Amino acid sequence: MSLLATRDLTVRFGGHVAVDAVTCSFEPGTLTAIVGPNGAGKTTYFNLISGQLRASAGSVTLGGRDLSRLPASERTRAGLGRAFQLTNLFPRLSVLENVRLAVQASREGRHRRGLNLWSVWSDHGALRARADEVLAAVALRDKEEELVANLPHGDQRKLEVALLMALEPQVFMFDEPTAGMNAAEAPVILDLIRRLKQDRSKTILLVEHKMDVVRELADRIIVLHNGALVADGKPAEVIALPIVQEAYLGVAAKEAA
Ligand SMILES: Nc1ncnc2c1ncn2[C@@H]1O[C@H](COP(=O)(O)OP(=O)(O)OP(=O)(O)O)[C@@H](O)[C@H]1O
Repeated sequence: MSLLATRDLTVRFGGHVAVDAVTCSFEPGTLTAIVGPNGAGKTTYFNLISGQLRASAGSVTLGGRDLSRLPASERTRAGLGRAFQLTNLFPRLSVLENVRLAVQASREGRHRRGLNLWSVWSDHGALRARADEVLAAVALRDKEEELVANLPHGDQRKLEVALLMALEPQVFMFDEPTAGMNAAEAPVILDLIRRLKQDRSKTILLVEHKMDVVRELADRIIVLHNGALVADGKPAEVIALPIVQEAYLGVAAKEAA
């Protein structure tokens, strides 16, 4: 069964249709790259799936459940994971504290229960262990005591990914995860996505401008253009399309007009 699906998903801003009746489904065990020219609607499509934006029409379903009317927080609880915007986090808390809160939120979401001091106490070690694991995965353990507000940009982006991992979602949504990272930082994140791919139960969506990254990681590529889904297929076939060549490699293409 396909895990995540959008059907005729549409959003209009005034007269402008930013996402235009996109019908597409995403299977577990597959990394789908979403590509297209600037302004094509990629981030807006993500916003509609994650619930940051309410659709004008169409639906979003996860495992057959209709999420279309749910706010972003409920969709996260249902299993849709998107990298946090750090502005929504706790800049005056340390890196470790932020990750520990995310681990805790995800575990409480799964096993809701009343206040039980014994379990709070015995969970403490498990939470710490999981937080350490997540921080190690993004190479941030040596910065765990730093205040988030003081982190350089590349480390903040790593922390976004760490928090996403801590939630253990079924669907991972990455929107240009290495943007603004230096040459040493980007491979840490790409390696982590590579490892996530090995877990065949996870569905991964990646908006990415760097074609070398797309070529290496994607099992499938979909192309958005003027908000509409215009291509969907295996990476080699899709990359060869004139519209992709035009958008990413600067090759003139009549089809892009
Ligand atoms: N909240 C909004 N209000 C009005 N227009 C919007 C809003 N959000 C996005 N748009 C418009 O929708 C279109 C799609 O934008 P979007 O950011 O999704 O494109 P994108 O493919 O992610 O582009 P890029 O690759 O440059 O990030 C653009 O024309 C953008 O200006």
